[in-house]
Parts: sequence; structure tokens; C-alpha cells
Amino acid sequence: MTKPLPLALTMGEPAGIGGELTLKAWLRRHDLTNPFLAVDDPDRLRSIAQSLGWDVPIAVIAAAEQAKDVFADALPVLPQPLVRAVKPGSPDPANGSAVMASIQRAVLLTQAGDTAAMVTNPIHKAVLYQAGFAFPGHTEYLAHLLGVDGAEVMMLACPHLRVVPVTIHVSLAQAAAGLTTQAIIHAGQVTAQALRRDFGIAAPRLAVAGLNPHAGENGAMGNEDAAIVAPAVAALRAQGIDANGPLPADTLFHARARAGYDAALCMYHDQALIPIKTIDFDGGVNITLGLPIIRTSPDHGTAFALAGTGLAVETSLMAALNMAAAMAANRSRPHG
Ligand SMILES: NC(=O)c1ccc[n+]([C@@H]2O[C@H](COP(=O)([O-])OP(=O)(O)OC[C@H]3O[C@@H](n4cnc5c(N)ncnc54)[C@H](O)[C@@H]3O)[C@@H](O)[C@H]2O)c1
Ligand SMILES: N[C@H](C(=O)O)[C@H](O)COP(=O)(O)O
Repeated sequence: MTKPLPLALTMGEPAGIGGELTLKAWLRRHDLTNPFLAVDDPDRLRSIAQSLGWDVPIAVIAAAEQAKDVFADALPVLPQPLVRAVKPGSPDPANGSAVMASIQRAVLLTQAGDTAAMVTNPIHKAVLYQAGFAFPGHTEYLAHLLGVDGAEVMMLACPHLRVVPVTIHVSLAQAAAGLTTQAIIHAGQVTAQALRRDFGIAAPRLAVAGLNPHAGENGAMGNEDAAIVAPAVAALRAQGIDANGPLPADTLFHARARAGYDAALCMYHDQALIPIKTIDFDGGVNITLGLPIIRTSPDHGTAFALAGTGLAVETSLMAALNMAAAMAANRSRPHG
């Protein structure tokens, strides 16, 4: 049997918990479906392993194809050197170029088919902005690198819930002012396609949240639900997508409600991310849909206060690695 292709795992913010999570994921490699390679600085990973007393041999590799042969015995690392040595919890914008280069290289490896998917360790957005990063987050940056600006759709998923924020990294005021019927239709189309192709759900059911309390209460609490959201639901249904809404968001996430849909389209970031990070912070996975490649990520950030302690929980990264592998396997199956 041929060994599965490796996944490319990025460095993330080097002062955050990403390095120790990478090491922990390798230590738990028997729970992973696919091997992975880290696009990272081998010296920093060695230094973290040494300071925590973890036995993680590092194998510096020159090409992705070497990863699957060494993975059983060592963590394969494609070297991406840091600009400056890093102290856990103390980010240095000088390393921003290395953080971005790691993401770019994972994109190229996955585009070329050398890796089955890319998985990103968390970046610190404010630190990267100081280094000249011109995108709100990975989601928008990856769409740009892959030449599909505006096509990106964010999904967060755990075994009990999938959520899709239609507006992403913008202020609440901008989310309300910028919400359009077309953006909801686009998110619905991309989500339905991903549920079929990547998650093996033949007839996906979408719940569409309203923007306002009580989905507008017949216009008494805002007219966006009737004027913007309802036409999008009608358009999705006219395209054969099983979409329902606008539904009041406050009653959309309890267990009985969740049983009625495969993904909830939400109108703004926190409407989507608060329920999933509350239900399963340790198992949630962030997925970018709408790209020509597969990208997943843990649902948490850089957790500077934990960096260097070895206490950060690796389960969300493990779930991201296994979800990327499952999505890749689903994509490679013939679909009728
Ligand atoms: N995919 C990504 O790159 C990504 C995702 C989310 C947040 N971020 C960024 O991370 C930075 C910090 O964000 P934040 O403070 O809002 O969120 P955070 O997720 O870093 O931390 C929130 C809380 O959860 C804890 N926590 C986080 N991950 C943990 C883990 N694996 N194990 C145990 N506890 C954990 C932290 O200690 C903290 O108490 C921001 O710049 C944000 O934009 C990046
Ligand atoms: N909004 C995401 C979250 O809170 O989990 C996070 O900022 C990650 O975004 P990117 O994947 O675009 O970096």
C-alpha cells in the first residue's frame, strides 16, 4: 500500500505556542492519519524540545517526499530560518518575514501536489501587521496567494457543529453595514459544495442566521433580515440548496437545533465563533473554503501566556491535521 502524502504544517508566530504544539503532535503521531512536515526553523524546534525535556529528534529534509520515510522516527522539518532568536511570549516583528515565508512555502508545496493539504499554526495578527502584513488573517492572505481574492469562505468545525461567518475580520459596524445578499449567497454556495465534496454529505442542509435579535421581529428590530438575508435564502433554495432562514441566532446552537442542519451561516464573526469555541474549544478546526487547495488550522490563537510552558493543549491542532487528511481523501475519491 502506498503511504499517504504528508501535510505541510507552518511555523505560525514563533513566540506563540505553535512550536510546542508541532512537537506534541509528532509525539502523538500514532493518532494521525497522515504524516506531516514542519516548514519551520529546526534550531528553534530543537531548543523548545530540549527546554521541555521532550524526546523529539529533528530530521532536516530537503524535499517533501522525504517526510513520509523519516516521520516514524523523527519530525521532518523543511528549514525556514528565523531572522532573530525568539523568546517564548515575546514576539519580534523582525521574524514576520519568516512567518509569511513559511505560509507561502506551504501553499506552493500543496499547489504542486507535494503535500496533500496545508495546516497553519496560529499567527499573531497585530505583530504581523507591524511587519507589513497587509491582510486581516490567513484566510484572506491565502486567497490572495492563490489568486482567488474574495472567493474565501471561513468555516469552523467540530464534531457537533459547523459554522460559517459571512463577514469575517471586520468591525461589527462594518459587518452590519457591508452585509450583502450576494455575500450570503456566495458563502452558501461554497459551503454546500464543500459539505458535499470534502465532508461527504450528499444533501447538505444550511441554517441561515438572522442579523438582528429575533431575526428582525418582522422589521421592529431591523430590516436587514427581510431585505438582505431572506432574498439570499430564497436564491439558494432556487439553486436547489436546502437553506432555511433567516433564523433567530440565539436559539440556533442548542443541541436539538444543531441536529437540524449541517452548517450554520452566520452574519458576523462572533455570531459564528462564540458558539463553536464554547462548545468545543479544544476540538474546533478552522477551514478555509473557496481555495483550490485544502487549508485547516486549530481554532485558537497564539496564547502567549502559555508559550514555553508545554501546557498548551494540542488537540485542536491534531483535529486540524486529521481533518485536512480526511478532506484530501474525500476529494481524491471519484464523485458521482
Ligand atoms: N489561526 C490563527 O492564526 C489564529 C486563530 C485565532 C486567533 N489568532 C490570533 O492569536 C492572537 C491571540 O488571540 P486571543 O488571545 O484572542 O486567543 P487565543 O486563542 O490565543 O487565547 C485565548 C485563551 O485560550 C487559551 N488557549 C489558546 N490556545 C490554547 C491551547 N492550545 N491550550 C490551552 N489554552 C489555550 C489562552 O491561554 C487564552 O486564555 C491574536 O492575534 C489572534 O488574532 C490566530
Ligand atoms: N477568526 C479566526 C478565529 O478567531 O479563530 C482567526 O482569527 C483565524 O483567522 P485566520 O485563519 O484567517 O488567520
